[in-house]
Amino acid sequence: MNIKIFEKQTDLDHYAADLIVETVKQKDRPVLGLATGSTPIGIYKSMVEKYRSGEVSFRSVTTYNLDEYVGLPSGHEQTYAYYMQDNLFQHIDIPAAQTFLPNGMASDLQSECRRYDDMLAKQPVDLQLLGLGHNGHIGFNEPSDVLTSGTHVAPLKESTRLANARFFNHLEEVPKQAITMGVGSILKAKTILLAVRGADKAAIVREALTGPITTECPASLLQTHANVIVLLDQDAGKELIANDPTLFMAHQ
Ligand SMILES: N[C@@H]1[C@@H](O)[C@H](O)[C@@H](COP(=O)(O)O)O[C@@H]1O
Repeated sequence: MNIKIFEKQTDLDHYAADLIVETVKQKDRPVLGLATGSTPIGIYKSMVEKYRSGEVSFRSVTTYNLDEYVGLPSGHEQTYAYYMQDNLFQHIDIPAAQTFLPNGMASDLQSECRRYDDMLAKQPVDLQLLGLGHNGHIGFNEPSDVLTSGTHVAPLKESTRLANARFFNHLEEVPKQAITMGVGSILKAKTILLAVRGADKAAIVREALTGPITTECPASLLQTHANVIVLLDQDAGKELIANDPTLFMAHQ
């Protein structure tokens, strides 16, 4: 696992965007796995800046998002489809037909999950961007006795609904389910880029990266992947730095 800890958030954003742009430039038909939440916003902003400066085109890129809430109507501001338009897709030259998210309004959610897995099997992800939930979830794979490998409908933990309630008017509006790529699907990506910020994630970062590999901390399964790059700000990395000060790499 390649862990980098950044002094400034913007340095983390630029570093992540550089890695993504490098992947886009290297491949003929690059496939990116994308994430939502507050953490990737700066990374998407930096990707947009690189596109505007002429450094990169996203015309040949296909994207698959990790997850989507179940039951939020199309156009709802808290759907991940809306988030992706708002933060990335509408600002770059990626064709709409090459951007995929699970459809949380599908009448048959099980067949929607199968459809998504079939598409992912045909277009394996080159680089998967990931955030980390406070309880160690990735995508919406919540801690549990068992984890599901493929795309599935996942009940959301109350703690996750509470964490995400900040984006809604009331907690009751936060969906109770989501469609998410499974941990198995996530681990199939050739490269995984895990980005985490904030002191409130320092303990779970340490647990996920250096603790036991357990379904009770889904992100700990990333330890089994051969090509994971972890980008942390100083706060999220502080418990790791305490053990190994050489991890700190300031980009001035
Ligand atoms: N499903 C998403 C995750 O993919 C994301 O990683 C997590 C952390 O989000 P944030 O970056 O806002 O802390 O939130 C949500 O639950």
